[in-house]
Amino acid sequence: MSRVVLSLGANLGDRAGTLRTALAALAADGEVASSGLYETPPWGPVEQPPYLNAVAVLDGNRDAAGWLARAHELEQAAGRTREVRWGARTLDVDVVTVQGADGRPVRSDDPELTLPHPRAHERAFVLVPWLAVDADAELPGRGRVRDLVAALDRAEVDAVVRRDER
Ligand SMILES: Nc1ncnc2c1ncn2[C@@H]1O[C@H](COP(=O)(O)OP(=O)(O)OP(=O)(O)O)[C@@H](O)[C@H]1O
Ligand SMILES: Nc1nc2c(c(=O)[nH]1)N=C(CO)CN2
Repeated sequence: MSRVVLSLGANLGDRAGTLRTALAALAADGEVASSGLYETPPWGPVEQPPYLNAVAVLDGNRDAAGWLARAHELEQAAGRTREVRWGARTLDVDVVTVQGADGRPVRSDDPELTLPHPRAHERAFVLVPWLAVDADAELPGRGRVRDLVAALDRAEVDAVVRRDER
């Protein structure tokens, strides 16, 4: 048994539909909490459309590699298209952190699966939705998510806006 935090993002096609389909599939996997959808400006060096992002926390019978495989499955099911690193995509699912059955965070330097995710601490589109579902969340090695959010540029945090359920 392990607990995983997944970050989901979409900025091509039916963004909301794609995320809702992925979140519904994850709910069947053992969802603990899911953030709902957030409108977010594109992060990184590539000019591209705005994203919808969400964070899901799950308990399940997978190890870290199993969660990455699940993430890739969901991306494939969404017909993921992506050529450019940090570029536009129909669905991106990142593994933010995994807590093993012993309660300890999984740590890995493997480029195929780096844990905790090496850029999560600087991404408002991950931290803000995560904090919304878990006020006590902690990113191993980086500290409390609420402190990480407080350390971000205010404008970046304010630009991550919960999208109304409709
Ligand atoms: N924690 C992780 N979660 C998801 N993928 C990871 C992780 N660590 C390493 N990877 C590897 O990164 C590869 C590229 O992933 P992807 O194309 O989604 O990167 P990206 O979304 O453009 O960038 P970023 O990783 O900064 O979000 C994947 O094939 C995967 O093996
Ligand atoms: N707002 C936002 N920006 C991004 C995202 C994302 O999910 N949301 N994913 C990226 C892929 O690395 C690059 N930039």
